[in-house]
Amino acid sequence: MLQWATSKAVSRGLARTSLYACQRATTKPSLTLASVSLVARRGYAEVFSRSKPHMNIGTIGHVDHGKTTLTAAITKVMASQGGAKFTDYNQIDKAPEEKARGITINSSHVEYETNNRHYGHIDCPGHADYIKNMITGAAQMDGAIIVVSATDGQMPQTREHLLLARQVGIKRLVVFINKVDQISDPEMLELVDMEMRDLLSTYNFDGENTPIIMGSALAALEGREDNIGATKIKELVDACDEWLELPPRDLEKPFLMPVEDVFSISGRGTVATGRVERGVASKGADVEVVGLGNSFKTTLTGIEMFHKELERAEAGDNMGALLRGIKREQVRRGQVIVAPGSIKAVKKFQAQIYVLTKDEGGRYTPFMSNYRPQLFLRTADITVSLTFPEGTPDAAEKMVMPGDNVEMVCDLHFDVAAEIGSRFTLREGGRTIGTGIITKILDTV
Ligand SMILES: Nc1nc2c(ncn2[C@@H]2O[C@H](COP(=O)(O)OP(=O)(O)OP(=O)(O)O)[C@@H](O)[C@H]2O)c(=O)[nH]1
Ligand SMILES: [Mg+2]
Repeated sequence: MLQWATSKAVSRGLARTSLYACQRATTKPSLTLASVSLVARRGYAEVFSRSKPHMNIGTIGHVDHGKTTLTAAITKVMASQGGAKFTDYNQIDKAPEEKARGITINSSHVEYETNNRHYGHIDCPGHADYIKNMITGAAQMDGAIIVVSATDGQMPQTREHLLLARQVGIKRLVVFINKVDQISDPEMLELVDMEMRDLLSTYNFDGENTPIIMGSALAALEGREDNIGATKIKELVDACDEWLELPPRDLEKPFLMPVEDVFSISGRGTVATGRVERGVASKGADVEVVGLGNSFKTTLTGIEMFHKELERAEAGDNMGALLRGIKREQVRRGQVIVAPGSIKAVKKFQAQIYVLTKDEGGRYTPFMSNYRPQLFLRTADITVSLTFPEGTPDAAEKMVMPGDNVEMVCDLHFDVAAEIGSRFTLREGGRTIGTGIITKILDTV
């Protein structure tokens, strides 16, 4: 009986193609697909190795400071050591368009390998693409290289990308001070170094210990002046290996399964189905059901997947969870089943939001404080009221335009399991109008 219910649930779940499922399909896999096609196109497969831990990083920083040149230079220098296929500037800059949750993002992925790691590296052609990419997580970065030109020093987008990096949960960065071929005064370089350390600290990064490498991406790309070119690229890559930390793998995180559907099976009890987002759970484990005004503890008395009963479910599995002594009405789509105490239900939080333009399928007109769209987070779908954070000047008259990147307070009509870094989309009248990431929890249940 349980088997029947679960297989039906799995197929129903697929047919429904929940928004969450769409998100899953367009986030991580988009990187995978891009990587796969890169492998095919560039014949890089020979050096690809699963034996090294993988990390996603990228170049960020102000327009024209040399992000794309640096990306090309890294592939060139790593290619000389057999750890990459050289990808020329033009191949990177004519980035393919990617459809991520209705938002078109231009980004290029390259890959390279050091002695210790395999890196997926993302470079975007424009400022707007960085913003969208970082907020939607279309290609999640676990760490980043911030590029700053020695000729300009820090500029507005240097700061904006640093702030966004912080908001999306990037914990460590490596700095590349570029275009040093244009600077003859060493004091000038020292100044940029000091300013960058200050700025990193301002945004809560470790300004004191963050590695700062000074060099010329162009020199490295053109194969000249090794002392500021290739040598510095090698130093930069070593700094990434040493300073940037590998994120915990999904399996190491506490168990979480968003509830997609619920069934009642006579003689056995209530079964909730969904796809395990992270962690592992074993039959007999204590779990907590969280969200939608009804959080409680129970026991996982059975686990099933594809007609089979299992002892253990893990991240990526589509599972049916049999819950002890629970009535069908107690569990609803939108709740999550988690390792006890690992996530809280929240009613109010602050978030960084990107508002889609009309070309991206978003609104044609601006909105103001107290705007009430639907918020989709995992399988939950809840009405939300958006206001500006306390202390925002002229909040009553302030308008948010399509294309804007804003920080807002989200007040939910029901509580939902969420944490800093949780991503969501905003929809109105059946279309996505914005996408966001939680930066601060204001009110838990
Ligand atoms: N002199 C000098 N020029 C450089 C260096 N690195 C990059 N450039 C030049 O700076 C310009 C901008 O470089 P890009 O790599 O396109 O910069 P970007 O940060 O990717 O620019 P956007 O993607 O438009 O934000 C190009 O003309 C590069 O040739 C360098 O080390 N020295
Ligand atoms: Mg560029």
